[in-house]
Formats: sequence, C-alpha cells, structure tokens
Amino acid sequence: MSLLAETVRAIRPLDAAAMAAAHARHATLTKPPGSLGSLEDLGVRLAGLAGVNPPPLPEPAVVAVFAGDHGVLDQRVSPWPQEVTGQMVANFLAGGAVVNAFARQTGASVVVVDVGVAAPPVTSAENLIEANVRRGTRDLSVEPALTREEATAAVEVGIRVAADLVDRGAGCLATGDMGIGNTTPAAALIAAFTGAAAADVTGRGTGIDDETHGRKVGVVQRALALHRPDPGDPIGVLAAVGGLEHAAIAGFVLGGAARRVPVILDGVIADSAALAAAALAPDAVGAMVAGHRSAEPGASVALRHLGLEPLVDLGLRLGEGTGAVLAWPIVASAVRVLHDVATFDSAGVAEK
Ligand SMILES: O=C(O)c1ccc[n+]([C@@H]2O[C@H](COP(=O)([O-])O)[C@@H](O)[C@H]2O)c1
Ligand SMILES: Cc1cc2nc[nH]c2cc1C
Repeated sequence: MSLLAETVRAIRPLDAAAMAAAHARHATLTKPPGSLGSLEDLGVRLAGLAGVNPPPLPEPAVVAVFAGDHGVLDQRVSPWPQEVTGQMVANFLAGGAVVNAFARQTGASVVVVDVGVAAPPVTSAENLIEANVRRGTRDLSVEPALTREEATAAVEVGIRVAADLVDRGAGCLATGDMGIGNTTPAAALIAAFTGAAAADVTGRGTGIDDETHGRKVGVVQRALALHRPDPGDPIGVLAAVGGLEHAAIAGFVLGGAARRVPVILDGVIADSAALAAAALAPDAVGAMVAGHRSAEPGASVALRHLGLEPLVDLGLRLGEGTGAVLAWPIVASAVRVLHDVATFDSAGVAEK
C-alpha cells in the first residue's frame, strides 16, 4: 500500500470516552462552567485526539515551513520576484525572519522544507530538509500545475516530515509556508473544494493593487474553467491548481492526524491545504487547530467549510507559520488547564 493510502487508513475519529472525561473534568474545576469559552472545547477535542484525559501537553512544538515556487507568477499575480522564495529560505535558516522571532519568543523550533523551490538552496543547515519534488510548478492558468505523481510525491513529503518530527519527540506540529505567488493556487484550491466564486476567495496576497487583483481573479476563474477540478478527487485538484507546498502541507496535516498529534494551521495556504487533507480523510479535521484568521478572504471561507474557529485574529497576512506559532501557547494553555487547575473539592471552594 502507498504511504498516502496507509496514512489515510490510519486516521480515526476522536475518542468519545476521552472527550466525555475531559468534559466532565471541566465541570469540576475552580471556574464558572464554560468560562473558558472555546478553550474548553479545544481541550476536550485534544483529549479526544490523544484518546486520554488529560491529553499530553502539546509540546515541544515544531513549525515546518514548506517552500515552493509557482509557474503562475508568469501571469503577474504578485509584485515580488520569484527569487525571494529562495532568499527567504536562507533567511529562515539564518534565523532572521519573523517566524524565527516568534519561535524564539514562544519556544517553538523551526524546520524548513524545500519541496519545490526553483533555485536550489545554497546554504546547508541541520534544520533544512531537502525534499524538492520539482523546481516550481507549471502555470496553472494554462496547464495542470503538477502531474498526479508530482502532487502525490509532495503530499508524501509532508507525511514523512510530520512522522519524523513526531518520532523525534514533537508533541505539536505547526504549518508554515513560503512561496511567492502561492496565494493564487490557495484561492483556486479553496474555490475548487468549497464551490465558492473566485472573486470571493481571491485576496491581495503580499499586497497588490486593484489592477493586479483584477487580473488575479481572472487567472483563478480561467484555471477553474480550464481544469474543472473535481473535489471528489483531491489529488487531481492539487495537481491541477495547487502548489508543491500546498500538497506537502496537506500531507503534513494527514501525517499529524495519523499520529494523533495536533496540527496548528497557519494562514490561507494552510487552510487551502487543510481542505485537501479533509477531502482525503474527513477525520483528519479532528487533529486540526485553526491558529489564526488570515486577512485573505479565502481563509475564512475555508475555515467555515472545515467547521474551525480561529484562535487568533490580528489581521496577519504574512505566512511562514507566524500565526500558527503565535497560537501555540493558547493551545498549550487549553491543555494545561486540564492538568493543573484545582477542583472545587480539592481547593475547598464552594459551588453555586
Ligand atoms: O498566510 C497567509 O494567509 C498569507 C497571506 C498573504 C501572503 N502570504 C505569503 O506571501 C507569499 C504569497 O503572496 P503572493 O502575493 O506572492 O501570492 C507567500 O510567501 C505567503 O507565505 C501569506
Ligand atoms: C519579504 C517577504 C517575506 C515573506 N514571508 C512569507 N511570505 C513572504 C513574502 C515576502 C515578499
């Protein structure tokens, strides 16, 4: 059996007994019932994922930044040149990007995965994973971005990265991405999986003017009309209108779900990849935590489709895993409550 098929088969629903135990525990803790809002639901869900209450603290956390390039850049959908992708990979490895700063602040670690960068990285570093499937995608507005084989290979890169990180002790995974032009395939994926109109899911990416935005909406519309992607064939959708980092992140989510470790989603690229993961294995949604609400309109459409409420809403639109890393201490706090907080009984606090 292929790694992808094996991984999909290993993904199981949340454990109802562990969730019931976490729910009951919450009612005994020294706080008014429900006073932690959606953090209570998150703690319950992570108990269901782990199959035990309290679930293990989601630590240490590792953010994997998947990097890839995009043939659709030929359509002038981003103001930034392609070489920025590889240059930012070097910046991540040198520790100088925003995600590195947020990771230092929170205690997360950063690994970088070259799954599809056009220019081979010149730096070697112990936190660089070289798994290049193809040096950038084809232009999705004129032909399929990837073959099915390439899309599957990229998904399997993500599965392997997740499994390796968990084997090396990670208790929480966070998604990151880097790829000039990658908000265009993200929009196309979200339209394909949710049925939303291109105009409703195509945003300003790194910051584009009205003219570029109009062209970008047209590119997404043309790609959807050309390929007519079938949401019942998630690999076909990823191949037609996706990107190598989108496919790898879909695999990363599946890999985390198969190992029953929470995966914190970053922005719109992760959200689009999560739709592919959910289409491949619906129970994978149980392992997903929406780290934040990206300013890209497609992010909210994707999260609504997945039934996920984002933890942080700061208008971020950077990518790299920044929103996911910021959300990690909140995820850990939701679990910490189930470990540390005294009960009314043990603390001698009167109940109402
Ligand atoms: O995470 C997000 O929601 C997000 C929103 C807008 C832009 N980005 C980042 O910006 C790059 C893609 O933007 P663009 O305009 O080139 O498509 C890519 O490197 C992403 O990580 C990321
Ligand atoms: C500088 C820069 C940093 C980024 N990080 C994620 N996407 C990015 C895009 C640009 C342009």
